[in-house]
Amino acid sequence: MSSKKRLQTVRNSINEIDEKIIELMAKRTQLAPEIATLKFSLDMDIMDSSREKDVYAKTREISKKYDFDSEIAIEVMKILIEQNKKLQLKQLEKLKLESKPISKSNLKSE
Ligand SMILES: C=C(O[C@@H]1C=C(C(=O)O)C=C[C@H]1O)C(=O)O
Repeated sequence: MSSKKRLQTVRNSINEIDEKIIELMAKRTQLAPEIATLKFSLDMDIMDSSREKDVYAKTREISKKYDFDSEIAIEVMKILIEQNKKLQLKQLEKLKLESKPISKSNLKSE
């Protein structure tokens, strides 16, 4: 195979892997609203430092397993975790609004 053809083949592999990475990041992020709803029902804070420490520890463990730079993996997880918390806060605001009693002034006169 020519080097040019091989380069395209490898790039196609990267394209396929990139799509899988984004798919998994999307799936992880899509769980944020349910987490927020569950925490709301359990009266838990959005921020859970203990859980984050576990996630980072697991990130280092898995990075070692795949001989991948754990600091890079940690940076990626930091971004995903911060985004997750932002989406949870958004969901929490929605839940708080929905759980507010409707005041008489909000009720339209018949
Ligand atoms: C997803 C959660 O909420 C937050 C986000 C986390 C994450 O994205 O991994 C971990 C802990 C929390 O600060 C959770 O509590 O499990």
